[in-house]
Amino acid sequence: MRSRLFVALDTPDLDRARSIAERVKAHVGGIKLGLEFFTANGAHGVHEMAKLDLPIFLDLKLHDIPNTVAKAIQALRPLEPAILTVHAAGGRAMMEDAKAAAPAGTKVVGVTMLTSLDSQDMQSIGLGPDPHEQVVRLTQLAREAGLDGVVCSGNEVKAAHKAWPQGFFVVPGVRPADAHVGDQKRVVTPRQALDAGASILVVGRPITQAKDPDQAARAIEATL
Ligand SMILES: O=c1ccn([C@@H]2O[C@H](COP(=O)(O)O)[C@@H](O)[C@H]2O)c(=O)[nH]1
Repeated sequence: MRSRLFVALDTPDLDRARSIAERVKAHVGGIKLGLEFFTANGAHGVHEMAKLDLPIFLDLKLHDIPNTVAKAIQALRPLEPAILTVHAAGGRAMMEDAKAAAPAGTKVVGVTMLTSLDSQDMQSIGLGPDPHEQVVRLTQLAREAGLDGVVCSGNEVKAAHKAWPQGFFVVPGVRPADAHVGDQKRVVTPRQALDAGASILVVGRPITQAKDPDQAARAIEATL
């Protein structure tokens, strides 16, 4: 079975992304390419990374009117990502159209509440203060819209899993106990995330900014 650890390669530098992916390849189940990589390297960069023969998680967090999101996903179809993200806050119709536009083999998952937000941030954008409530509400909406799963923090994944027992749960904001947290606010350890019901874990900087990314990925994988 492939590792449930996905490494987030957040860099605009294709050679650096390729070099880190080659070094950690034995310890990860896939690579996540996000906005930083995609805006710099586009489809060409994704095709280059696909040569490493690891599942590709294209984390573009699409969020727009349904027609625009569907057309964007149609344009991404040739890339055949294993996983693709949209923002669940885009609403039910947007998620339905996103799923319909995606290739059959692509899991489309809805981002619920970014792991960089806490209760205070939520209130400042007009939401209730409880991340659990918001995550469960958007998880139910994503399920009704026919998505494959959601992205949430390890703090809420148990509640989200309860709301959607067959769902696919992506958990970023994951930190080994001694790691720098940075801009993440709702953080758990890799083991806690898996025990709470994560399907896959996303870890970026604790691996990519380590002196030895291979050793860092291996150490995380050993705790899973
Ligand atoms: O709620 C979310 C959704 C996506 N992300 C992405 O995951 C990685 C995390 O990187 P770290 O360096 O491990 O913090 C990054 O690519 C985010 O865009 C997230 O963190 N939270």
